[in-house]
Amino acid sequence: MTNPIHRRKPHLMLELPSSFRSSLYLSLSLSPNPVKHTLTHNARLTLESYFSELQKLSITLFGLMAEALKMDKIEIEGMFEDGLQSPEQVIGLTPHSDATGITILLQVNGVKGLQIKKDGVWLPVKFLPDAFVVNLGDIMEILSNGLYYSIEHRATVNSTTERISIAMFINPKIEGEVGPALSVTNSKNWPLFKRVLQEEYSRDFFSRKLNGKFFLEQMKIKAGQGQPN
Ligand SMILES: O=C(O)CCC(=O)C(=O)O
Ligand SMILES: [Fe+2]
Repeated sequence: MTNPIHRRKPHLMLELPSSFRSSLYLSLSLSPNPVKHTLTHNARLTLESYFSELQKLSITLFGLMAEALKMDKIEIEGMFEDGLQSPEQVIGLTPHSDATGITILLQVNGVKGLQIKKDGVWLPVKFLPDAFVVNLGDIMEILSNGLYYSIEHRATVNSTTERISIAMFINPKIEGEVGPALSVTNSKNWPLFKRVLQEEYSRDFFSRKLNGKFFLEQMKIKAGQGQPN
């Protein structure tokens, strides 16, 4: 989703009949992109300024999280700098956590449907008017070495009311690495997750079906394998 189109495998995520769910993937920073040519000039400018504002918002959010986690702000910003961005329209999604740093969601037409799993129970998300919903993704759980949890969520559909949600996925730059931040790990606080290239991480993620937090589990270092960064 946050990767060049040729690396994406959105068909792996389809769990519902296509009449119930449609997706539009856009990548504003990469070419070739078959979708962007279908946008009018004005629509493209509007989307570009929308996502550029969201990129600024995500830097602010990362700064606040770095402060809360006592993490080096430069380390986290450096990881996401130039991270590829893409909006997505989704109707209906199976339970999963996002493979992102954070995901910024806008519920366009106010139709409810997003649910999060808390203590094993699915709860509907109530949206404040004029507010975004920010989901913590798996990369934030890895980066914080488990101090933050990525949220498992799903989106429900119904056959009468269309629901439109636009998601912006904030990911590390493709040539970077995914792993616990050096500033939160040491010989007393060993890394709980493996360190891999972002390219490898996203390739593996997109080669599987969305399935709860299963992919994050694969990133955990098994007993006896852990060592300080
Ligand atoms: O439909 C939504 O609001 C959530 C979409 C979502 O979870 C995703 O695209 O990863
Ligand atoms: Fe998601």
